[in-house]
Amino acid sequence: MNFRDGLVESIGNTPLIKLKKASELTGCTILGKAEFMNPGQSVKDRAALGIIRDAIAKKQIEPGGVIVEGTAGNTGIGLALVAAPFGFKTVIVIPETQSQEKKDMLRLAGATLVEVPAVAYANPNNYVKVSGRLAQEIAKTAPHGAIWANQFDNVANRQAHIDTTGPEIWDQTDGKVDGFVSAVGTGGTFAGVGMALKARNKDVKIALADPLGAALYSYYTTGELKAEGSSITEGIGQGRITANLEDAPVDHAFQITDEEAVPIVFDLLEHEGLCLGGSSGINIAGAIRLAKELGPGHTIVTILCDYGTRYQSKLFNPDFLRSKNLPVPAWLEARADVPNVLV
Ligand SMILES: Cc1ncc(COP(=O)(O)O)c(C=O)c1O
Repeated sequence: MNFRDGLVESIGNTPLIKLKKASELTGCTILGKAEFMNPGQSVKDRAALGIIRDAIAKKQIEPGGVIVEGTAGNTGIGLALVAAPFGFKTVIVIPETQSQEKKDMLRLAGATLVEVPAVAYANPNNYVKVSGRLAQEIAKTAPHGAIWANQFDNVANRQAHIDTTGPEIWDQTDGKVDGFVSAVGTGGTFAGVGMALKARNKDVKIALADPLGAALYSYYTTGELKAEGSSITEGIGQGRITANLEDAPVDHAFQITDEEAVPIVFDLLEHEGLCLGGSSGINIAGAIRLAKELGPGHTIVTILCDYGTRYQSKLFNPDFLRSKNLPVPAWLEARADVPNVLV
């Protein structure tokens, strides 16, 4: 018999999928790590499991305990799902601007949701800061312990990628990977995979793909944290150097607009049957840019972060796209008329 022993064992070991058009366009082999195939449908299941295992090992929490986190959604979904078999409860603080689909999934997974206005990190009412204070409050009375997952500055997050995602990519490419490209939310994926690959071959090129509204492209090209513009993508776009990002190897940095990334997401659904969220579009656009810099014949890996059905009300909604002055493909207009066509 061939089976995985429950949810925890089902996280990771995702396939690498060749992205046909991106590969043809560049003469490189561009591979997407299919993180949307994790049980919670995103790359964040790995971080959630890593953070929970670390807290258990440090005896910070026991069954019946509470995990508190501020998240754009995917980490919360991962935490809530992983919490179930361990017997933990989850309290999730989320910016109200995040998609309804993610909020619905969080509630379904058993999380208690606290919605807060989307304000900058410097503001004390920012979702990350609210979640830290809430964790302290809950810990005062929780009989079985309460932890703040603190995905941005808890390096158990990036350790999960050093231990799993990076080695998987190395093994799946037989060590022939030439470049890795990723956007940054917490930086766990970017830094963890980058470190794991560099440890195996220092010549592997690590590239950042940064959306507008994030400050890291500016930081890695000029040394100054400076952000301009905005992006409809969710879960990525960082304004500071988180603990997970410290000492991350960075060989190239690309700034990617929604106008560049969103058509890639649509094209993959129309022609390759891959239904992805917006951050995957930023990543693939970055992979194409790196392929053009390295030249034909190279193998470049990026992350397909989460599944597109999480964004039917936004990225795949013609009215939303028009409100953001983004082009709407005719086929999407037709498909969006049919209820539940993407489910
Ligand atoms: C959809 C999506 N893409 C990418 C990321 C970025 O991953 P990381 O936090 O490892 O930088 C996240 C993080 O929440 C996400 O939700």
